[in-house]
Amino acid sequence: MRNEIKGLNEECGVFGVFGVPEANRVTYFGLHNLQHRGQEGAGIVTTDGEHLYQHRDRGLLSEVFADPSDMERLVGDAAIGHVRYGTSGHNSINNVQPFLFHFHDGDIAMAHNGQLTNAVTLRRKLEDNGAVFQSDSDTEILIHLIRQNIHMGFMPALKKTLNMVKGGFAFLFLQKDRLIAALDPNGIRPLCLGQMPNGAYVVTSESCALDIVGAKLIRDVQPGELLVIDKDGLHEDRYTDDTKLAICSMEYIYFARPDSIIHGVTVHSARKQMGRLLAKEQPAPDADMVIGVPNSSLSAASGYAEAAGLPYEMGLIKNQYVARTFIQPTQALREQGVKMKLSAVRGVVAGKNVVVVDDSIVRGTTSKQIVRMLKEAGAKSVHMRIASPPFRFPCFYGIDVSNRAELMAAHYSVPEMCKLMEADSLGFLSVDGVVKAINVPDAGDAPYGGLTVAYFNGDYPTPLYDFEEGYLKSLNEQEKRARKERLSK
Ligand SMILES: O=P(O)(O)OC[C@H]1O[C@H](OP(=O)(O)OP(=O)(O)O)[C@H](O)[C@@H]1O
Ligand SMILES: NC(=O)CC[C@H](N)C(=O)O
Ligand SMILES: [Mg+2]
Repeated sequence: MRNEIKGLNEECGVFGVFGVPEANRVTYFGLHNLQHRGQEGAGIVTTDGEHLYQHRDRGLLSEVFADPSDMERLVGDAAIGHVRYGTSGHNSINNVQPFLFHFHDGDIAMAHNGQLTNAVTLRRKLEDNGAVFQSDSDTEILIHLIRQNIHMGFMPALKKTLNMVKGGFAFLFLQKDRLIAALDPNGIRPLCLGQMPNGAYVVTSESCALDIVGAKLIRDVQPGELLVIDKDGLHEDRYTDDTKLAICSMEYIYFARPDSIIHGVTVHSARKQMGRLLAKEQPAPDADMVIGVPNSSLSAASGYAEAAGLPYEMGLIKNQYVARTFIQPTQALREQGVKMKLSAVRGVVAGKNVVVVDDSIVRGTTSKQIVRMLKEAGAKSVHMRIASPPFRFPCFYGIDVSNRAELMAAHYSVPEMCKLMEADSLGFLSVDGVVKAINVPDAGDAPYGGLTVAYFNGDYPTPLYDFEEGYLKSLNEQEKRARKERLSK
């Protein structure tokens, strides 16, 4: 497991299509619109109905497929693809997906977005029974469990396996004659189904990947669902009925692209509404203008400005040539990283009282630098407003924030954070505000309006299995008591 948080990093993106000529290129375009979800590695596996063909490597999609011959080898009319930001396992080619496995009774490829919370225990057992793993990522466990139960037949073995693994997962599998998709029982990670004009089905992490390939959004894959797509079309099945929607609220807050629609909610509109509610909950009475922090907070900032009746200005600009994951090993380099990314627009902010709206604070590096930058550019006062609650607890479901040590809000109160970042004031949106702003229509009676908000209040929608012990150790006495009380309910 990683022990350093590199700011708020992405997770992974998956894309699968069945029944379209040049499925390799369609998948490439889909992954192109999912690149924001992972930049460590990328890959595609295709099938021509007989064999499976794979190309994967570390780096951005365009780097991985820089040589056209690597793309040309991927023949066939069905494919799955993956962009990776690892949560477990190293950044090595062995962990880059899709994985491809060869068996006497047929090859299989798989791609995963999410993280399994009982992977360590399962892997230990499998290894003790003779399994030899090729990677050190949690994802590979699936295939070993399927093979252990293959005497039941593939689909029963897959269903059994999906009931054994815990945590957050959106899986795609490709065999020579079908594409399979499965989502965890809480639907923590997003996954949607679309259809291309020729009738080919697409399953992918975000609907923005459907738009780029001209596919129409049909619906979201539901918690516990198992979809099989083959030459006869779409077969809808389930591997469990024990489900309750708890989609990751950080998808709406930060990860997903603003043009994606998740469970009927356009991400931009949810963010804008978070900004509006933030303006009501945390006004900044003496402010002259609102500015956003490109890219992810611009929607929320425009909502804040609208609700507060303040002008929305461009006080910060972003150098678009800096990758989202500007990973540096030391704090000094990380701060330099923010400077390479963002610059203040002096002519806009000089002599003004400024409200800065960002979507989240993880380590606090960005906020600290922004306050300093704006003050150096002559801002009279800087009021930080964050369109989500303080990020106090780790994520074990696929966001690379599984260690509490560097979460600023885990160690400091809001007034202390304000002082540390030398802001004139600091205010966060409440959990209730997040739930109201997103307002997932198909949440039913699921807690928190069908969202996972554990990062803010420690209320995880599932047991934490292998992570429980370490997590408990990271809590203070009061938090430990609250955790124990929750678990005993
Ligand atoms: O508190 P920190 O550890 O600095 O992390 C939080 C910052 O990171 C994210 O933006 P990111 O820099 O990833 O860029 P983006 O908004 O352009 O995606 C997020 O939107 C915050 O601005
Ligand atoms: N961020 C993710 O969804 C990662 C998928 C998988 N857990 C990996 O580490 O590769
Ligand atoms: Mg940001």
